[in-house]
Amino acid sequence: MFKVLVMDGISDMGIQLLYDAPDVEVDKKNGLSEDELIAIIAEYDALLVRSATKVTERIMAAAPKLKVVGRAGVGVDNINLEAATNRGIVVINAPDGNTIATCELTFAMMMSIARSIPQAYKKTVGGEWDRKTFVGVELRSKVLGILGMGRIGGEVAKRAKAFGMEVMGYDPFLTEERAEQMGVKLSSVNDICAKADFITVHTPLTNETRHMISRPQFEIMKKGVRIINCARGGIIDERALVEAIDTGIVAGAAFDVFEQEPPQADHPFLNNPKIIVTPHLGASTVEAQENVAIDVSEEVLHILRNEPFKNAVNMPPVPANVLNALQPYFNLGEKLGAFLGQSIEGAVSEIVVSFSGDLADVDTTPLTRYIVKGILANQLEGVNIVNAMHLAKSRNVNVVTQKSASSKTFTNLVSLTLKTKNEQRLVAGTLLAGYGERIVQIDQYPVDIAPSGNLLLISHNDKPGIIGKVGTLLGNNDVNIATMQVGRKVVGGQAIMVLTTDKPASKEVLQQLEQLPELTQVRELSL
Ligand SMILES: NC(=O)C1=CN([C@@H]2O[C@H](COP(=O)(O)OP(=O)(O)OC[C@H]3O[C@@H](n4cnc5c(N)ncnc54)[C@H](O)[C@@H]3O)[C@@H](O)[C@H]2O)C=CC1
Ligand SMILES: O=C(O)CCC(=O)C(=O)O
Repeated sequence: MFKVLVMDGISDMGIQLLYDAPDVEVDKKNGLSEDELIAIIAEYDALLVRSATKVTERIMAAAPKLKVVGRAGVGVDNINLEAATNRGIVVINAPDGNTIATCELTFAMMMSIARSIPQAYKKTVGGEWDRKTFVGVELRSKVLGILGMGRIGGEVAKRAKAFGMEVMGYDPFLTEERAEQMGVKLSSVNDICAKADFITVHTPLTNETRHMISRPQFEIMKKGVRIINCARGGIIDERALVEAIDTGIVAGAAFDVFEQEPPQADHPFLNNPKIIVTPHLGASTVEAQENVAIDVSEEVLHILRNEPFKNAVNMPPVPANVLNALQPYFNLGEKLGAFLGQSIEGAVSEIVVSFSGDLADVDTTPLTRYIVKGILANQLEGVNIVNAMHLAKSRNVNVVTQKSASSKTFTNLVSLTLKTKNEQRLVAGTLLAGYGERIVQIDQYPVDIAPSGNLLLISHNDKPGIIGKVGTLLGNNDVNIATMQVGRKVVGGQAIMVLTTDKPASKEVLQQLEQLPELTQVRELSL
């Protein structure tokens, strides 16, 4: 049974999937401090949060069972990604579910500051009928500058066009062609600052975007510009904004997010009549909260059940076509890795992974993660596909990938060579139509073995009677042989024997086997 802890008031409707899962037990909690969370987190396999809970390294260190942190939303700046990656914890988000909600709030904010709706409301309900103070501006024909043209920025641009606005966009990943398709003028930050009547930011908060709008940018802005931040506190320098309002450059600002949330009672935005604020409500619609909770619950279930998933933030994304092509090979890759990892002794210095046939045409990086995981799992605890490459690198294991378009004998072949200081071994496998996963080569010997269960990998000198001796020894010790394969290159030379057995052989049985003079090496593997 997997235990999932759901924090921050994530929508119950959205996590119904988790409540309904027979293998999952859900606990809901709110407003726990870091220490309170540390006190209970050890028993959980998954943690679901919005933006309120800060998932720190201390929390992860106290969570030996934690496999996944799910963020019901986009921004993961409340989760220590590096610590998660190092510990093999998958961090997933729900990138699509709250796009429209946040875009619509941005528009609501833009119209509110164009027409001073919150200020006018306040006066009117206070008994004043003031029609002179609140003369606003139209959006039509105004220039909107958008910094960050991703999902939300793109939707804001679409709606701005419908309002008759001219849209300028800046995003390091926005191409001229895409901008043209969207009817957006691809511009620099300075261009936007100099020409826009409204500026809205839709980037993540990164070292690059922190204070990307600060005093130098305000200084070149058009007088009367209006500023909106429904992305992250800190993208716009709060102090510089207040100065720019005081000097008359900025006519109004709307902020849903703050450098520190919640802001202190004396925060300068809270009593400034030209600034309107909301308490991080961008994603707070019934629809968005349901969407993100459903998305994140689906992914959490995939991860807990060891099924392929798509929205990991601390792993490169895998496009659907690549995932479809590779998915059938994940298990084979991991098994081949486990086979080699267990059949070699000593520290691994190099892993050479070769893909031939159809696999040579796809980005095989995700499959390499499964292979490396399989290899390292024999030596390291807690290795998974998130931290496998990181662990290999941190242990100076060189992972080399090779590809060749044709495979002599199989449509697809995955071949691994593992090197230690003293040894080098190879295993190759394929997916055979009608037969499934097969190991087809061990070192220089062709074989045909299903990679599962208990295996005995024996190197020996090819002499009459060896097979009988091994069979008798195992039989005498009540170890039933299910299958046997022998591989040799020349009669009387070095050979290998691979046996699958119904139960593992005990240490004593392995020692007895090692004492047979014809056997040069005996390894027991569990796949
Ligand atoms: N107020 C709220 O409740 C919500 C806030 N957000 C915030 O909005 C942000 C944007 O969300 P999405 O559009 O879904 O993300 P996205 O990933 O689709 O778009 C972000 C865009 O920012 C661009 N970008 C990155 N660095 C940049 C830079 N230095 N200059 C200009 N552009 C840069 C990226 O290329 C990308 O196109 C999120 O990172 C999150 O922080 C998201 C949802 C709700
Ligand atoms: O969960 C929330 O309400 C915040 C949403 C947000 O900021 C995000 O998705 O990045």
